[in-house]
Amino acid sequence: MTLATHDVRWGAGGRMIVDGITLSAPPGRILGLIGPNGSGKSSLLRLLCRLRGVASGVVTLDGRDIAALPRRELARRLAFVEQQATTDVQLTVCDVVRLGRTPHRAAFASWTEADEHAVEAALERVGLAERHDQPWHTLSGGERQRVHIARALAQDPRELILDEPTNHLDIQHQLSILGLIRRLGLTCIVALHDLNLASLFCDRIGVLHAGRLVASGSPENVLTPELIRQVFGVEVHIRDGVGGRRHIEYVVDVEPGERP
Ligand SMILES: Nc1ncnc2c1ncn2[C@@H]1O[C@H](COP(=O)(O)OP(=O)(O)OP(=O)(O)O)[C@@H](O)[C@H]1O
Repeated sequence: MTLATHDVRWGAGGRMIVDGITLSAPPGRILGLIGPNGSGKSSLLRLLCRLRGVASGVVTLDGRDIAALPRRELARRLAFVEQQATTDVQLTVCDVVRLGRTPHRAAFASWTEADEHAVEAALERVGLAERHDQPWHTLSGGERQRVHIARALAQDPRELILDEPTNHLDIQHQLSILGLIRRLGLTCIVALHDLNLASLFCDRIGVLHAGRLVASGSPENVLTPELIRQVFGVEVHIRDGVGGRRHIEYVVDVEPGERP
């Protein structure tokens, strides 16, 4: 296992927010984290990439405690796309993506062709190559999200952590970004709200509820009507969907012809 947590805890404001979580990301696969608002998904992701230190337990990368890894080494391995990442408004699209190259460049080293290629390829992959010189502050919310994903790709990581990467994206871009992430073959941990996208794109799913991991396994085994009722308080029917993946249908009380 590349990235793993072992009985990790973190609290704030006198409350336990990540409460004894043990999980591991299967190499080259996508681990989805689902759970209601406030269940601790973002907090756990921040612990996984050492933006926060654990109160107890340990996060490991290839079996080594990430707290002991040099910052640069960690940044070369692991990229994080935050939910609401802010960026200096003076920058252009390519300036933002270039930031992803920082861990690979020696201090005062000049910009290389390999750096430029990584930036161009990353922009191409998220479909924004033609926006290269557009000022950051003029981008739409979905375009900003895609640029942040390009920045993470330019970092050339082996582990990619994404917090709600489909936020702000229209359905075409939700599907294309998750499809791209799948094709990359990186070890990914991704927080998602949409259970059908989690079912379609994730190899494994971990379910958080009030800071605890209440289920984990394949989407087929985890996404059951009982679990969804218990964790999200919603009734669902589960049907066979695309490629043998499960499709979740929400049971809502709407009469035919009535507007919800
Ligand atoms: N620094 C902090 N101080 C106090 N409470 C915090 C802090 N950070 C997070 N929390 C609380 O911890 C809980 C979990 O937050 P977190 O953002 O991890 O949840 P989440 O599962 O990602 O939620 P969402 O789906 O709404 O994005 C929330 O109730 C939040 O208010």
